[in-house]
Amino acid sequence: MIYFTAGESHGPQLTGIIEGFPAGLHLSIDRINQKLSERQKGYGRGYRQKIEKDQVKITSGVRHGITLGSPITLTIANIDHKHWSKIMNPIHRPNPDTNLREVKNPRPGHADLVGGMKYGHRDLRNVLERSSARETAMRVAIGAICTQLLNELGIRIAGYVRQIGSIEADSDQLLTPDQIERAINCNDLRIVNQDKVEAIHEFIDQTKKAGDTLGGIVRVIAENVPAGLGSYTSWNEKLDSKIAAAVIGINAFKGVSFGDGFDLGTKPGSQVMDPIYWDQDQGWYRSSDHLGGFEGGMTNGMPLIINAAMKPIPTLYKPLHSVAIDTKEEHKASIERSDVTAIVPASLVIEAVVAIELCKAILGTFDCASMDRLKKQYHDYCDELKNY
Ligand SMILES: Cc1cc2nc3c(=O)[nH]c(=O)nc-3n(C[C@H](O)[C@H](O)[C@H](O)COP(=O)(O)O)c2cc1C
Ligand SMILES: C=C(O[C@@H]1CC(C(=O)O)=C[C@@H](OP(=O)(O)O)[C@H]1O)C(=O)O
Repeated sequence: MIYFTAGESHGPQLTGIIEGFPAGLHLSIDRINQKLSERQKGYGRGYRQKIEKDQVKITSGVRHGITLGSPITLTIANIDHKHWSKIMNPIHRPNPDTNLREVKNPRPGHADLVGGMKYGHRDLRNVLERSSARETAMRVAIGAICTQLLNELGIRIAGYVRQIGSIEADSDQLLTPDQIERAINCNDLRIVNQDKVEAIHEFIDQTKKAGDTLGGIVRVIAENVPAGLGSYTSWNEKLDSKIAAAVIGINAFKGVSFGDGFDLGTKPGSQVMDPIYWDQDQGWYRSSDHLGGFEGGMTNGMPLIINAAMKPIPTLYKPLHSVAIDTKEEHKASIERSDVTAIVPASLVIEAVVAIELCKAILGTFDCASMDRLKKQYHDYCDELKNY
């Protein structure tokens, strides 16, 4: 399976194409739209989310709600485009007196300056329109389709917030089935510990008042993933490395770790390796999950635990020092309408990209032309592992 996304933030629409997806999956459009709606939520988002009402439209690869095995094309309209139809017209250049809302003062932390330097753009809007995380709406839609395939195989996956700036939203290590259940069923605010919500909102309000922004830490867990996805045989077959690349491919993500993460480097081996057990009912299992479900770049049958750090939003309403690209004069960075924090939507985006990578790994392991054959091969494989 491969996929592409295209589209500018204030252009007419986002487009996604998935190729190599099996025939025969009953697709729920409501479930895709539910994820899109959740991605728009979260305290601290900017005015744009009041304008948009993200809904997916499918124009190929699905018939009567069932996938055909042919390329699936998805689109999501940018409702805001109506306010930008001249500025962002793909074909026609507007009258010379139109205000093109050119961006000339690059924002530290955004793609503006380096994107302009690399592609030779003199209006940095040409950079920010595509570097904008508006694109993550499409990755969430594609992830929602992949999640439906994973669910069909019995795999469950959820992203949620662990930290917002200096405030800890959740500190559990998620080792017990109860804790995993709680995270997977956490409400659409993606903050498992609801007692913290008020303090978090207050903190976001204060940060906004100060013209500043916040990042945070999110976690994805995936449950009921069989052992043996990915491979130790070549570095580029390791599934943990593919997931790491997909996570760092999300706008503003700067760190990724598995299981106990960077703490692993501070502990002796006896506290880190997950002891091996076997019993008739469960087959092979571990008594702990410090390594987050990966050994040798392969899933080991334990829940996957993937942590990731998002830097604060780069656009500051109290802007930092910058330099105008034409005059080279000192200038405050441009201010574009912006979120104060996007950590809640980011937890949906990371869930989506992990679902996509898991789906790719499964489709790369089994025959993926038809769902029925995939399910049969998959369940046979799981039985074989149990009896190994
Ligand atoms: C869901 C989401 C929403 C974001 N919203 C904004 C925003 O409103 N303003 C902004 O400057 N950056 C925002 N960002 C971050 C920028 O898109 C990102 O920092 C920028 O593209 C530069 O890429 P890099 O941080 O990966 O280097 C957002 C990121 C995500 C994941
Ligand atoms: C549009 C979305 O996020 C945008 C991501 C973003 C950025 O620079 O990354 C900047 C803002 O764009 P705008 O200036 O149009 O408000 C966010 O709103 C979205 O998540 O749907």
